[in-house]
Amino acid sequence: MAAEALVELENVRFARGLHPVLAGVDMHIPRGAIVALMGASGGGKTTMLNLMAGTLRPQSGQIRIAGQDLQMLNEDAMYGLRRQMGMLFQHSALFTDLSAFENVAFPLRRHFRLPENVLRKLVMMKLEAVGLRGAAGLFPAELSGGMGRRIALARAVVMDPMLIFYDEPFTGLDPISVGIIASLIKRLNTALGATSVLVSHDVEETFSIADYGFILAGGKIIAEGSPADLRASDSALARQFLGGQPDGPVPFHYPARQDYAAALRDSHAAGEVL
Ligand SMILES: Nc1ncnc2c1ncn2[C@@H]1O[C@H](COP(=O)(O)OP(=O)(O)OP(=O)(O)O)[C@@H](O)[C@H]1O
Repeated sequence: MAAEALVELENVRFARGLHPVLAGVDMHIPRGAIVALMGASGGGKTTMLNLMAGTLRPQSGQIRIAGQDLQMLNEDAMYGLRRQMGMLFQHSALFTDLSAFENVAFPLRRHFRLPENVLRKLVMMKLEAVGLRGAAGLFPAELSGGMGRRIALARAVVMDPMLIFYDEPFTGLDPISVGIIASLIKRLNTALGATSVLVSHDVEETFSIADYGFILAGGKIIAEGSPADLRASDSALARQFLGGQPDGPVPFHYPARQDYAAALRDSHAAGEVL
């Protein structure tokens, strides 16, 4: 991609114990874009978001955000950078004992000492942006799933982030709410002049708003391009993933520790249950 990159990953490697999750990932995310990150379950997409957010550190390789190498930042600088990031993570539940208003106000109260009238204006602006100004006083138990996700979205962008991470923002929502969240992600990205990285299994909805996509498999980016390029990809892995085919280069069966029949024989001999 030729455009100026806001996020750059170079040969990023990350392992969990002996299990390599990322085996040399290169990625350039242009400023202002909505970028989709896709791939099989357990492939390392959430791990990549955490690495970009600086909550995990790679074993090797470089991650730069707005030209700053995350490895070189001290704690204060990292904290400052993180304040410019918004996150809507898969299980980013709302605080059940706080109203919708207070949920959205939470990051502002935590990071700034703002006069109450200023804080109120900022929160109400974001509630307005997600169409839920009227729900400010409701508690999470009084909101539908889709409304709750919109409140979480308002909370994720309340500090006007330059970079927003979405991890499975459509999961568990009805089709109408999915459409609303997708158009909000697009609208907020434009209104804030932000850059968004979106992890989702929902290919159609994601491609309807993404400018560019990456497919992660086997710890590497195996395909990248515009949604149209990716659909036309000749990679069997990309086709399996985008077509939602149960079997292909990624096998349906999880590989066993050893030959299953031999393991069964051993376990019977040892009197254990597999
Ligand atoms: N806290 C953790 N401790 C140990 N292993 C972990 C931890 N978090 C993730 N993993 C492992 O790291 C690998 C990558 O997980 P990750 O959550 O990044 O995948 P993913 O692509 O986001 O999956 P999904 O699409 O199912 O959410 C998996 O094998 C997972 O089991």
